[in-house]
Amino acid sequence: LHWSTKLLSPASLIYITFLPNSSWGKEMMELYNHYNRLSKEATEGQEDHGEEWTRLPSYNRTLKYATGGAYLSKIIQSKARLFTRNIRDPGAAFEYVLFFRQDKLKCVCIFQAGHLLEGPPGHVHGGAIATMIDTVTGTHASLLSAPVMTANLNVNYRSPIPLGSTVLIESILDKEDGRKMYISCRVTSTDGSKLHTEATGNFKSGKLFIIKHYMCINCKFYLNNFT
Ligand SMILES: CCCCCCCCCCCCCC(=O)SCCNC(=O)CCNC(=O)[C@H](O)C(C)(C)COP(=O)(O)OP(=O)(O)OC[C@H]1O[C@@H](n2cnc3c(N)ncnc32)[C@H](O)[C@@H]1OP(=O)(O)O
Repeated sequence: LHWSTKLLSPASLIYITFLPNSSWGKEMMELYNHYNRLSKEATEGQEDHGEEWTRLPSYNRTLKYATGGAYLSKIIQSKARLFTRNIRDPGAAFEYVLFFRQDKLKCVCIFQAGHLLEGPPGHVHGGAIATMIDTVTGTHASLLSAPVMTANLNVNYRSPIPLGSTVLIESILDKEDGRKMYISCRVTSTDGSKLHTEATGNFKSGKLFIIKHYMCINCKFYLNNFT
């Protein structure tokens, strides 16, 4: 069963994809259920608050988690289409789900790499791995501040990722310096025993970007109503 549906909007067809879908393998589902349980426990206010996780539901809605993101998501709602969510054939490319810890200092992504992401025969393309790292660390930085631009990303590829496998992508905040955020990231096998990739990133929050949009909207409002 493909949990994807189409909604008719005045402007265009909008696709909403629900997670999980039928392409998710056993490992992906087990990890998803594990973090979902931790999220559920957190919302139900149970005793152990050591690890409280929250799932980021989907691209459009994740924008709302960033400072100023609720406003930004309204502006781009109908146009935004994140690269990693563009291939709609379940299991063909980027299958992933993101959770962040309540204190936002750590994010975890469960990623299953589909056959369209092939680089070296039978293994995931380095660009696809970097894309996922950018997505996780970029989302993490956006959660901590406002929506960000990646200024710098260093990737060290330690061991190849077999196509079709599920891996964990974990990011942590190393340092915050004004509007700059330094985040590091590790891609490992799901049991953590094998290191596939390590990365560090430098992100700049886009507060000015949001202010520019506010000004644009206000100008348009002024021109439409008072001139
Ligand atoms: C939950 C939230 C969800 C949100 C959903 C979103 C999901 C999206 C997930 C996907 C996410 C995908 C995200 C993407 O893929 S974003 C797409 C890829 N990134 C870009 O295209 C960025 C292009 N570059 C720029 O736009 C500008 O150069 C930026 C904005 C980066 C800086 O231009 P700006 O004019 O603002 O700054 P500045 O030049 O005055 O410099 C200021 C400071 O920064 C330091 N610096 C600058 N550059 C670098 C560098 N390369 N390495 C190290 N440091 C650098 C610089 O030394 C200075 O430091 P200091 O002297 O102050 O100490």
